[in-house]
Amino acid sequence: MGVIFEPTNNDNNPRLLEDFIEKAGGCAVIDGGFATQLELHGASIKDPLWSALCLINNPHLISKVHLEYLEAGADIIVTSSYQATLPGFISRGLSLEQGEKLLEKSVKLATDARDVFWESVNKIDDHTYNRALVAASIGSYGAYLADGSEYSGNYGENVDMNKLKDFHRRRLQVLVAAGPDLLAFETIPNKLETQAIVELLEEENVQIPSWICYSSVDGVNAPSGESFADCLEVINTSRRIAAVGINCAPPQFVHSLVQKFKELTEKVIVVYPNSGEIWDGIAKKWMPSKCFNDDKFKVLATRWRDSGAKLIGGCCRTTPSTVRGLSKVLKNTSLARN
Ligand SMILES: C[S+](C)CC[C@H](N)C(=O)O
Ligand SMILES: N[C@@H](CCS)C(=O)O
Ligand SMILES: [Zn+2]
Repeated sequence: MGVIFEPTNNDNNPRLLEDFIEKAGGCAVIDGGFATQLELHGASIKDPLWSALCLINNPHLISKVHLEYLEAGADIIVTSSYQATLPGFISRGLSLEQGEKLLEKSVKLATDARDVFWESVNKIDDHTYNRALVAASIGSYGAYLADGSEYSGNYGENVDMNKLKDFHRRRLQVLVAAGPDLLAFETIPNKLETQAIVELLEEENVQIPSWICYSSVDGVNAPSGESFADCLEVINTSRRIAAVGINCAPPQFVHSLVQKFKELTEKVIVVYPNSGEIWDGIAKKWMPSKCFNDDKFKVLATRWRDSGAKLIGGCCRTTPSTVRGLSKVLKNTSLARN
């Protein structure tokens, strides 16, 4: 009997992201703060697992938040796996198998929400939605440490390339096998972790496109103080990385960083900053700072698009209302979709 070939999202299409952006009219919208929205619905995530705690305690809320962002116009939704790690789950008394099931579940909750939403909007004539892509979130090693080090990049002397590869390997394998469309490496703070991810994608022969996003605390460099020129030099060697950019940094940094990244790479530029508040990793709370409301965010976002960013969304402390605004200003809804 012959093998039946069924195309899946995991088939090697190196241009999947570029084609998607083109179909979306030149700029696609990513969702907003995932954990923020969970908290707005009453989830308590002051915990080393942060939003991943909801994979154990509150999966229905995860589905609800995905649907809210889809309804707001997100073209890409990011899974709840940012701080979902196997060592993190094991330290809570779960088995390896249970941890792996939770990682799979993070992808399934998102793909199911996407499919349910898509089926329901397709019953409406003249809707302006795109069938969304699902990006599996892979938070940095610093996110797992839960001590704010995704904003410092300071992992200490004992953390070398092999340790970072070991940390990322099994989660990456499980998430890829669960069938997302993309991988989203988030809040990467330094060059060492960039190199580890690039090598791992190669070693694991990952066929779906990835994006890598950096945080930034000075608006100029990666949090470690290393230059983005150094980090992007590593990224540019990888055909498996389709997009590179910034997430969870203050909005006022983004315009000049998009301009800088445009000079450093030909890859798609992706930006989804936070609201401008600053995370206190020890107290585990957001500290007031120069905070951008949805209207200011919309105005800035058109500048980011005009300077070359093609994937734009929000990160922590932004909400579906932010994404609704982005969707309105960034997408040409007069274009026929799909
Ligand atoms: C993007 S930060 C706000 C995520 C939470 C952090 N890794 C912590 O656990 O403290
Ligand atoms: N995707 C994650 C990023 C945190 S920086 C979230 O939105 O919670
Ligand atoms: Zn964030």
